[in-house]
Amino acid sequence: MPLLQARGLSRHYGGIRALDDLSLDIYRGEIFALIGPNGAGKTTFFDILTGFCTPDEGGIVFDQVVLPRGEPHLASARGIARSFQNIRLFGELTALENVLVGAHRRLQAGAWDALLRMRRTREEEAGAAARARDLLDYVGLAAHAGSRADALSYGDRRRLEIARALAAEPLLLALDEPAAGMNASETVALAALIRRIRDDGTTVLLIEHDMTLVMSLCDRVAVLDAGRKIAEGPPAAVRDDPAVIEAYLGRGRHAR
Ligand SMILES: Nc1ncnc2c1ncn2[C@@H]1O[C@H](COP(=O)(O)OP(=O)(O)OP(=O)(O)O)[C@@H](O)[C@H]1O
Repeated sequence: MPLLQARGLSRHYGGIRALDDLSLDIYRGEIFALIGPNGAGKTTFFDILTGFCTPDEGGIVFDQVVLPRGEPHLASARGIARSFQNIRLFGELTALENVLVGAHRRLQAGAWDALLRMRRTREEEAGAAARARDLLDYVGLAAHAGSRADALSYGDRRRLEIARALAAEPLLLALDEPAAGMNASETVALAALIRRIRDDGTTVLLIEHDMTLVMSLCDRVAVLDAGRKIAEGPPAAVRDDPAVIEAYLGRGRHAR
C-alpha cells in the first residue's frame, strides 16, 4: 500500500484551475519529484498536502488515514514535514534554536510540566537539544549551531530548513525547490543529503526545476501541466515523453 494516495484533487482560483483531478501515489522509501512548467499546480499540491490550502474536491490518504483538510498542524502530527519555496526560518534565532522549534511536535511534556520545570521536562529539553545538534551535524551545519540563521549562507539556510523539518521525525519530507539559488557544488551536496535521508528511512517528495538533479536523484517523477498530470514514471521515460516535451517547449516555455 502506498504511503500517500492522492485522489481526484481539484482546486480553482476564480477561473484558474490550479489543480484539475490530480491523483498520484507515493511509495515508502522513494524519492518522488513533482515537476512542470511555472504555474502547473505543484505548490498548490504541496499546500493541500500540508494543510495550507483546502481542495475543492478530492482527498489524500496518508499512512492509511484520510488527511484532514486545511489543518497544517494535523498534517505535521501525521508525519508530513515541509520546506518552503521562500525560506522560512527565524532569522534572529540561532541555527540550533531553529531546529528546536521544529522538534516542538516531539516534546511530550505538557504545559504544567514546563511551568514547574519538572524533571521530565528538563530531560526532554536536554534530549531535544542533543538531537538538534545531531541533526545539524547530519546536514553539515554542526559548526554553525550558535550562528544566527540570517547570518548563514543561502545554501546553509536551505540545509537548516531541512534539519528543522527532520526534527519533527516525519514519514514524508516534502521539499519545495530545495536547490533553488544553489550553485553547482551546493546542489551536488544537497543531492547526497537527500539520498542519505531516503536511505535512512524517510520518504522524500520534491518540487524541483533543476532537471539534472531530478534525473539523477529521483526514483519516480510526475509531470503537471495546467493542473493536470500529463506523465508519471521513471525519470528517463518521463524525459522522453512527447507530452512532457510539448509542455515544456511547445508553447515557448522553458525548464529552468
Ligand atoms: N492564492 C492564489 N490565488 C490565485 N491564484 C493562485 C493562487 N495560488 C496559485 N494560484 C494560481 O494557480 C496556478 C498554479 O499555481 P502553483 O503555484 O501551484 O504553480 P507551481 O507549479 O507551483 O508554479 P511555480 O513553478 O511557478 O512555483 C497558477 O496559475 C497560479 O497563478
